[in-house]
Amino acid sequence: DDQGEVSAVPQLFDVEYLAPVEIGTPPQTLMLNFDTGSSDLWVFSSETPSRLQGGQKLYQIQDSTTSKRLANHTWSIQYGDGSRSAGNVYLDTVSVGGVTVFQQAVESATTVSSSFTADAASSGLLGLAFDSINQVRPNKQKTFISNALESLEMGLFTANLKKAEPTAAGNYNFGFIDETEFTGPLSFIDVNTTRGFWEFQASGFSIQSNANSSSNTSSMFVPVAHSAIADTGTTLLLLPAAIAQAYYWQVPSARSSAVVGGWVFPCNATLPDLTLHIGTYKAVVPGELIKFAPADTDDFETATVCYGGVQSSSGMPFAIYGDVFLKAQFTVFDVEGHQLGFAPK
Ligand SMILES: Cc1ccc(-c2noc([C@H]3C[C@@H](O)CN3)n2)cc1F
Repeated sequence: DDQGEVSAVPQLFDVEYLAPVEIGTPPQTLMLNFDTGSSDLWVFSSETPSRLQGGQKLYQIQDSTTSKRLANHTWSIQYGDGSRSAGNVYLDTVSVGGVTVFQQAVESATTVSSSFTADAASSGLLGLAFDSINQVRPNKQKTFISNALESLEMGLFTANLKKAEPTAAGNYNFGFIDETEFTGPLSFIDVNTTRGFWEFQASGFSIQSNANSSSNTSSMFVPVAHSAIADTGTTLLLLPAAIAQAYYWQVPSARSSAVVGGWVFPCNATLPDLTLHIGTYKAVVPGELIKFAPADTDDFETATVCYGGVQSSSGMPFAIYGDVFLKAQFTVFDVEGHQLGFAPK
């Protein structure tokens, strides 16, 4: 029975987390963006036109003695931010942290949109949502975790993402729960897989002003029931507009800027903690994680306007609990049990 662990390396301002994946024989190690919000494993490859490459390490298909073309199959995908990619399909050996899948569908990009070309560190994505939303046609293919299940001790994986300073790498574990990675008890909730995502129900929020720890004033619970997905591939925490607004109304001089495209505030502001209520679990997101990035320069020292890690999900079918949320919790993705588990860390 297999189990494995890989480090999750945060990129600048934690915009994404990359992990090493071994593909082919002999193994070619590529850094891929592990994404619990999609279900395709795709890579920059020897088939990616050089004008669309931006320095990424490529999957050299011909150099792998075990690569096999999946004839008459193609793929095409569009992500939540409008970025897109498409191409051909191969089967090859894929290993993550010592967990190996033979004949994993590896989707080779023959076209990618500009934001992928510009992302030099990422050689592609490894989808960890459910098989139903895989984009290979005419026959959709299984994800790495779906194929790996039969060899794992437990049919689950865990995410322990960390804030980058000081260059702390988080980690993904496959097939086991490492009790040393969290402090409080795990709290499990049901997942609705109908849309293929790690979708769950949240009941509302409360805001903790941490102006000084002695005050410790926590506001009352505000019921704002909403659907949400746990998405490691989305950088921010996108919440119903009413919650985002109520939160930033607690931050002096915070405003929603059409120019910048979201909630901004003075970088010297003290941000309150935000608690999201999920079943009986109270998920605290510390204010310092919500002070996300400088908005008017590219470093915190000189910036005066800062961009919030909490933004509105208006226009989306559900809230998106991305990296800003996941950095503050230890999360169990129970593939077989269709559950999510959360614990403080
Ligand atoms: C350049 C680039 C763009 C988007 C994404 C991306 N990956 O996962 C997601 C989210 C949103 C939803 O689509 C599924 N999860 N977005 C990654 C990139 F490297």
